[in-house]
Amino acid sequence: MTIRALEFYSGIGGLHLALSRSTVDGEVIGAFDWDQTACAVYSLNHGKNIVHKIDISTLSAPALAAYDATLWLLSPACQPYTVLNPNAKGAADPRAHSFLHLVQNVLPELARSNQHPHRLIIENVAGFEDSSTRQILVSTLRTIGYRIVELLLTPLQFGIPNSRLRYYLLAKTAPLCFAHVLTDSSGGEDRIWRQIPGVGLPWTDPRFEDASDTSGMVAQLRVYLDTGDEEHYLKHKISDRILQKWGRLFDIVKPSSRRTCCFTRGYTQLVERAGSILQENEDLDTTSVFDTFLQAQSLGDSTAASLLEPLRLRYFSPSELLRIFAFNTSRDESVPESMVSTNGIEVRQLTWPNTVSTKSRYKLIGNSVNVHVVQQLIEYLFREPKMN
Ligand SMILES: C[S@@+](CC[C@H](N)C(=O)[O-])C[C@H]1O[C@@H](n2cnc3c(N)ncnc32)[C@H](O)[C@@H]1O
Repeated sequence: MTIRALEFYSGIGGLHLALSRSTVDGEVIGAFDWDQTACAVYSLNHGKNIVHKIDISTLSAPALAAYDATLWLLSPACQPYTVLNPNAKGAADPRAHSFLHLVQNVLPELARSNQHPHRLIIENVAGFEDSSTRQILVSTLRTIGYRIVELLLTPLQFGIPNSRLRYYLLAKTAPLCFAHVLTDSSGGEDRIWRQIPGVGLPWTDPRFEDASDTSGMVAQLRVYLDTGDEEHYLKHKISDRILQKWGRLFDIVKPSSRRTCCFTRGYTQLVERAGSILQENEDLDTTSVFDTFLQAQSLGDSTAASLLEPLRLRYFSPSELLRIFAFNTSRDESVPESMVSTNGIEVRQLTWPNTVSTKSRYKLIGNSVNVHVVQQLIEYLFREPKMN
C-alpha cells in the first residue's frame, strides 16, 4: 500500500523529491510552507493541490489527522540553531515556535487517539543537537513511544563535493525498529551517529571539511558545471567592485576540486561563509595571483581587482547548485552513480516559474536540502532488521 506522507516546511520540495526518488512506495499528499515564492516553485514541480501556504503554528491535530498520513517529513527553520548566528536563541526564538507547536501540542494529541505518524524524518543544521528544542523533541518522541536515531551527515560522505553538515532525526513507533545502529553496543541512547553502516562512503569524521582522505571517491566539481560559454561567465562573474572590497575573503574552488563549502540562503549577497566561488581558469596559481593583487591594493591601486580577471572568478549558477544539491542530474555521462536514480523511475528536474528572480532562486536553494542524502535516509527509515 502506498505510504501517505506530509511535508512540513516544504520550501521547494527537497524532501518530496527524495521520497519520490526512493525505493519506498510513498506519496506526499499535503505540504505546508508560508513562503509564497517557495509554494509557487513547489506547485509547478510537484503538483498543484499539494502545498498549502500556511503558518504551521496554526495547524491543528484534527486537521492533520484528516490526512491519515503515516510518514511526516520536516525541515524546520534553522536560524534559531545555526552556528552562523551568534544570537541564536534555540527554543526561545520565535522562529522555533511552530515546530515546538507540532512537537509539544500536535503529536501528543494525535498519539492519544493513536493517529500519530509511524515514521518521522527531521532535518536541521548541525548545532541543533545542542539546543533545548532537540531535548524537548527527543523526550517527547520517547514518551510517545518512538524509537529514534540521530545523525550528523554531510553530502561529502555520499561522494558529492559539498560540505553541508546537517542534523537528522529518524523516528519510528515501536515495535518497528532500526536495522543496525540500535544494536551497536558502543553507543548510548543519546549518541549522535556519524555514519550508517552500509550507507554512503566509509567515513571517519564528517566535521572534516577537506575531503582529501576520500578524494578518490568524491566527484570532481566539473561534472556538476554548466557547459558555459563566454556569455555564461559574464553573467555569473564577480564584479571588480566586490573583488576589490572582499576578494580576499572568498573560498575559491576549481573544476577539478572535490569540495565546496556550505551554500547558504545568502549566496551572492554575502561573502564569508555563504558558499564557494569558482575559478574557471585552472592554469593559474590562485595564491600567486592573489599575492600580486593584494600587493597592488596595499599600494593604493583602486583598479587592483583587474589583476584577478585572468582567474575568471564567478559564482556557481542556480542550475549548478541544483545539481550539487542533487535536485537535478547532469546529462553528462561522467556523472557519479550517486546522482542517478537507481530504481528505474525517471528523474525529474526542478524548474523555476519565470517570475522567480535569480536572487530568490539562490535563497530557496540555500534553504533546501541535499536530496540524495535525504533519499538514502528515507530508504534507511523503511529498512527493518532481518529476523533470524
Ligand atoms: C530550512 S527551509 C526548508 C526547505 C525545504 N526542505 C526545501 O527542500 O526547500 C524552512 C522553510 O520553512 C518555512 N517556514 C518557516 N517557518 C514557517 C512557519 N511558521 N510556517 C510555515 N512555513 C514556515 C520557510 O518559508 C522555509 O521555506
